[in-house]
Amino acid sequence: MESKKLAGEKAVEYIKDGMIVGLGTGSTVYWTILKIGELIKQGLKIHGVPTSKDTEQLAVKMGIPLLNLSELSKIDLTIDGADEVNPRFDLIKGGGGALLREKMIASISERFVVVADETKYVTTLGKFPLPVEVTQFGWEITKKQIERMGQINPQLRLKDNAPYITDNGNFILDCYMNTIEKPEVLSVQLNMIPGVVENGLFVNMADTVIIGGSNGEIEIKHNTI
Ligand SMILES: O=C(CO)[C@H](O)[C@H](O)COP(=O)(O)O
Repeated sequence: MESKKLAGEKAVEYIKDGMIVGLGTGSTVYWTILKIGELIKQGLKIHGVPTSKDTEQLAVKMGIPLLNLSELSKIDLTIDGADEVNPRFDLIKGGGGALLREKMIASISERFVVVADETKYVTTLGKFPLPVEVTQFGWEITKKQIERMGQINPQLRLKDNAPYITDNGNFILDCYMNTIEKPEVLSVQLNMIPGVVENGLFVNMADTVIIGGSNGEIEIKHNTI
């Protein structure tokens, strides 16, 4: 928790007065949102754009004024967590189920800052099962189509013994693979399957990655690729 807090709180240094800030989802960016709440009480003026209903609730509780994505054409900065990050600044996201909104918001952000503890930094993506958001309608067929791609084992995500339902009313298939050699290829292939709404690969989207270490140190990596 301490390394998540370190990374999460550090990210507020990228926020400037007047910015529109995309607010990610999860237990690392939680610390960013709490810190933003403190800064707002001290006079910081920003607007947030939440990536999930959970984040919306937290942001409201912290007194962060919010904007709706549909009112915007760009966002100055988005801060979000990740399940895995590789040295090419590719991410797996969606462990918390918010991948679609997270990707939409990151995609219109001038700067995308990722906050993570050191366990998330990996040489090759894929140990963490890749979340793929699919329509409820015909999800079994979508699952079969993903299986047919080979070496992928998609499993319907459950919560309390029932299918997990995203904020967008869809299901999630967690895809077990072990290694993802070419995230840029897999991402396109998955999104071509009818019934797939979005996948959790964020290919070279991060501009900055802030990594909190268990030794209390913070490492900041800038994307120059
Ligand atoms: O993608 C996400 C939610 O959909 C999260 O950012 C990701 O799961 C990391 O979460 P945490 O910071 O709790 O480890």
